[in-house]
Amino acid sequence: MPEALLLDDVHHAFGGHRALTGLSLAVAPGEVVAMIGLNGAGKTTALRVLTGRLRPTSGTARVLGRDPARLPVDAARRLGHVVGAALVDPALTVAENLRVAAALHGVDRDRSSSAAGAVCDRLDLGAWAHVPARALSLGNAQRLGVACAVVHSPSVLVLDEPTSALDPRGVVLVRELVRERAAAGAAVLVSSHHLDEVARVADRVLAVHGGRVVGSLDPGGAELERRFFDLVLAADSAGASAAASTRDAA
Ligand SMILES: Nc1ncnc2c1ncn2[C@@H]1O[C@H](COP(=O)(O)OP(=O)(O)OP(=O)(O)O)[C@@H](O)[C@H]1O
Repeated sequence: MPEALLLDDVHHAFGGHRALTGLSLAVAPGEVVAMIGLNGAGKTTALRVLTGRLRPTSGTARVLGRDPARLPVDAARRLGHVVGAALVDPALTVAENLRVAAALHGVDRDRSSSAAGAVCDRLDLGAWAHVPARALSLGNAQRLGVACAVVHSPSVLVLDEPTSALDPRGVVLVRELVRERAAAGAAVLVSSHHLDEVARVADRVLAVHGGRVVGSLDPGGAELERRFFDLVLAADSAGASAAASTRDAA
């Protein structure tokens, strides 16, 4: 099956700083892929490229086969994401935000209330349904961001550290939601620092280091943390050897 999300040899520099250095990945429909990496590895930058927020210096990005910076409406309606600030209006209540998110993604008026109610219950936000988003705790605000990203049952889902502020119950709910979307055929790309969580939710884990994918890890195998650090150290020593060869040749 063709990939729903694709980054191919993507480079991006912020001024003189190379944040992405040839990052490539692909996510197929029905698959959950997780990116793990140290702070500053380039995960968020890669997700910003995929959500059309950032045009890379070079390389190819595709969402459902289209350029994410010029996503046609029909493709945009099939995408859900939380990268950076969630698409939430602080003045609107939780229920209102969910209905607006559903409507913006093409869910018709009749179905938007039931879709909003269902995802509200799913993420245990029912008690806050009539509370303005600005009054939510950090964790409940994060739940709302995720809820707004999935209310329209997207076929592509991109989530940047979706459980960073969640309590253990919230982590389980988001995990179940992600697996459910994938079971329904969605392609899911998620970044996380929680290796235990990644091991539970992902079909494949990509180690991102120095702005590129340096290896793939089987989430089911033992010692995910050690295998991740082995990949990082191997990438660092390969980089140091290459730099030394270049110096010697000069
Ligand atoms: N707008 C920006 N301007 C300048 N540099 C940036 C900008 N955004 C990111 N960077 C730099 O690009 C590199 C990659 O950042 P990015 O946020 O993608 O990392 P990350 O893997 O998501 O890190 P973290 O795990 O800390 O969230 C970092 O060195 C960061 O400082």
